[in-house]
Amino acid sequence: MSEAIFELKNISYTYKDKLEHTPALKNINLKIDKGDFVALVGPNGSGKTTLIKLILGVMKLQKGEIYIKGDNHQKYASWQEIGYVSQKSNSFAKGFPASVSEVILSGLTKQKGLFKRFSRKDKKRLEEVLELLDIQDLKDKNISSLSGGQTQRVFIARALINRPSILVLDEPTVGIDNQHVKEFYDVLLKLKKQSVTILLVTHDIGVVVDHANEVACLNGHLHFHGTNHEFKNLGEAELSKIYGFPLQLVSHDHDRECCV
Ligand SMILES: Nc1ncnc2c1ncn2[C@@H]1O[C@H](COP(=O)(O)OP(=O)(O)OP(=O)(O)O)[C@@H](O)[C@H]1O
Repeated sequence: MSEAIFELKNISYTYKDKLEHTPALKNINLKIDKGDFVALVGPNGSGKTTLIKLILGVMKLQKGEIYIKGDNHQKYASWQEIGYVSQKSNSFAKGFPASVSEVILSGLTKQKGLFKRFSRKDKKRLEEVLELLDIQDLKDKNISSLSGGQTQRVFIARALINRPSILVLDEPTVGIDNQHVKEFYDVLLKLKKQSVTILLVTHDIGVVVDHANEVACLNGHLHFHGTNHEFKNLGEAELSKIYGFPLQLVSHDHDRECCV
């Protein structure tokens, strides 16, 4: 039987700022099993980042329940097994006085504690992730001197250094050039083969169809959750309804499709 990694039950969330109450999520039920590669898609403002932040406990739940590997997420204690790349990694890096290697190694502090020295094994793992993300030449540079795409690859390396069994990625390839995007998805597919569970927020429908095995479409509500093949068969009318504006599916290279 499949093991549930994330189980979301009746999640609703409303931002209560001074001016208005914006319901961002309404009654979301979603189950993600071990080894799944789930793409979370939806238009701007559809609640994707809000959902990720609730799952990771960055924001407090208002309504509903979240379970991680069967534990209520308030009691879940193994956060070090979850690698996370946020949408905002790039802006965090600006003006941060640390080298690329130091930033990547800081991904181990959840596991080792703040003041532990890094072992030879840790440094070997550092070399492995530098190579995986093709950033060996950047290792001694100051993080704030890098381009947006390079910085993003450093933060992906940081998320991977722990060998996480769960990866949560919020638009991780924004600003990364096509060649490195392709290499990044090759890395994800390798991890998927090792049964790493992946939850990826993306606007790239081509990636969804090519790489993810499941797709969840959000627009306040969860409008669709199914396999990538079922997603492909949704058709333009259904997709336009989910996105709230007209969409057309266009085929590329015979086996690839994307939305425009
Ligand atoms: N801190 C906040 N205060 C008030 N409203 C917020 C806040 N953060 C997000 N929202 C609102 O909640 C809704 C969902 O936002 P969220 O960032 O989760 O969407 P998203 O799907 O991740 O969008 P995008 O694709 O643009 O990143 C939007 O209407 C947004 O304006």
